[in-house]
Amino acid sequence: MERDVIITEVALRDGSHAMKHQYTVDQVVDVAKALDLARVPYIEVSHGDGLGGSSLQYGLSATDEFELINAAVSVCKHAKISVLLLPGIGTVEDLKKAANLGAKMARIATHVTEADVSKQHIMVAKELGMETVGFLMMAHMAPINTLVYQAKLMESYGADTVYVVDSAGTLLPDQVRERIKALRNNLHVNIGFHGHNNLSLAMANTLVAIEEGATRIDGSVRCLGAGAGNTQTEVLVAVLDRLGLKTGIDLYKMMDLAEEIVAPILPIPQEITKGSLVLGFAGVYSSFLLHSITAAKRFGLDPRDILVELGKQKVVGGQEDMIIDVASELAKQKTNAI
Ligand SMILES: CC[C@H](O)CC(=O)C(=O)O
Ligand SMILES: [Mn+2]
Repeated sequence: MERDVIITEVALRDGSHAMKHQYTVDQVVDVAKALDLARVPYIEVSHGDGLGGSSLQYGLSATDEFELINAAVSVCKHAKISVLLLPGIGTVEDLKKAANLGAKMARIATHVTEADVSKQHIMVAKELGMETVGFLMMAHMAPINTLVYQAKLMESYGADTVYVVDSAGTLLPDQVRERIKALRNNLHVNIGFHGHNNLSLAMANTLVAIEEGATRIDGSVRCLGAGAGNTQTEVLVAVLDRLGLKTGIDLYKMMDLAEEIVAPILPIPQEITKGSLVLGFAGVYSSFLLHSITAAKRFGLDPRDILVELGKQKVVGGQEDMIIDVASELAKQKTNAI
């Protein structure tokens, strides 16, 4: 099937953050089966923080992620299952286990300035016969020349695609444009874009990325992703169709599954709340939102104050323990001020 834009559906991975990592096998089966029927080419299934993410620090999964991966693989006739792995959280053994279960794509995610830690995992994934993606998170935190340098490292390790990841949903369209353009001009592999909708810019940013040559795009059905979610897949399919770009995805089937299968499992509707808005405003990792709300309740604070302070401290993925540190420090300051 000819596709101009190749979409990876991330609700069963990025959406795990919004689901507090409580996906069940039945939910994954229902969603994956419907996505497969709609002919979505790639479906990502993992803990929200990637393979091995289930922990007190990131949130314990209700169901072992390998059970979820196995369930998704077993119901997909066409779609390929992707897994996300952050080196240091997930291991080479996890990758092997996922490949043995039938996962066909490995996306190795690092902070935008830390691509060198992806080498081993990209290479092992290639040896396992998997398609490989380098996933540069928090892409707003590095100047363009650094981003290009880091992306070229991933390319040199064998990544088939390198993604610009707007983890905080903070990039503005021109900032996405210059990033994708720079990668397009300097790399020979596919370029991808993963947006978050915290400033209501995920769709605009995605379209700019496509204009500049990105061909691999992430979406989450019904915006089921961290923070305000990602570019909404079913809407993206409609918009790309209007633009004359083929995704190979059945729009009506996507609409139906969004409404009938995904909407009923959402803990709360995926909206741009003040919490998700402040993520984009402060440039903080989208998956920090729910942890910050919990910490705010515990310390009697406004989650926005925690998130803004985390933004000032330029925290990165993997530093979730900083949320408690910051909350406790703000609470002390508040008590001292009284
Ligand atoms: C912690 C992994 C993270 O959720 C990956 C991702 O989707 C992002 O950085 O946006
Ligand atoms: Mn994300």
